[in-house]
Amino acid sequence: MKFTKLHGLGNDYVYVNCFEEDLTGVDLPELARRVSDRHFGIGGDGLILILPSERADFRMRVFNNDGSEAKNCGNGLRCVSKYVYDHGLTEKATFTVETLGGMMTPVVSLGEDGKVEQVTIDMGEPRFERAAIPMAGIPDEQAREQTIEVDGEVFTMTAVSMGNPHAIIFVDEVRDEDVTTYGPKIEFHQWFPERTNVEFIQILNRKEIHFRVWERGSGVTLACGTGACAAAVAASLSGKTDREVTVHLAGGDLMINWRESDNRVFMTGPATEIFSGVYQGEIPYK
Ligand SMILES: N[C@@H](CCC[C@H](N)C(=O)O)C(=O)O
Repeated sequence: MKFTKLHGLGNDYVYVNCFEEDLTGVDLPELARRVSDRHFGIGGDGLILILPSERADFRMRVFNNDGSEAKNCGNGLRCVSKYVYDHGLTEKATFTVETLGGMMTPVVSLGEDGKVEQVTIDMGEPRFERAAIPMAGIPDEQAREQTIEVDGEVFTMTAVSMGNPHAIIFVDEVRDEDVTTYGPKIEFHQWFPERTNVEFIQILNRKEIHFRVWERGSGVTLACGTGACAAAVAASLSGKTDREVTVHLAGGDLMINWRESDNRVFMTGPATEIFSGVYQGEIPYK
């Protein structure tokens, strides 16, 4: 199986071009676990498939490194955009990508070498109702700056869906040990029937947010695009930041703009191709 490894600010996935590779009948969750393994596989935060779509220019499927399928992935979308443009699958600078979390619209910007350097993506509208997260409680109600208790520690949290679920935790100081201690506990908290991504954010000023993430199904990663969008939205809703902010992630910065005119969230950041190869491990079939 041919693959390409790309990363968005260090959030690295194994990408398979399914216009060329036929994965019919493959046990995709198991394949994701195998290729993501950093010792026995290729290594990555998960597996992303680039597929034809009947409704859009492309379709993206995302599997976390535990094999669970996610509905959206911001860094993955930027990398898919780079791949399809640089590898000649499209000549358009703006196109559509179908995800389980909705239709996304990337716009690519080229560097001096004619290859994609930055990608801006219309990530759609954020959702806040508990039913959309999904989260326990009254379906139409929002969980905005509400307290959540984990092992006796009380956090302030806003829940946002960017196609996938995010629990945004407001803290005075982001500490890596809190991410690894409380991240998995909140991921599996009884309020979240489909688990959740967990972001710890510290508001630096009206235009900057310090951010660390515990991703559902992958654990600590260096960046999360949908998480950065959700964090920017939650921070702006709290009144402490503007709608356009820079989010400082472990792997670098993302620019997020929650546009007032139509409620849509735009994410801008880089995408990087690292290498291509042939996976020679066993392909698991269902
Ligand atoms: N890294 C991603 C999100 C990947 C999926 C997530 N772990 C989930 O299960 O929802 C991003 O950049 O958005």
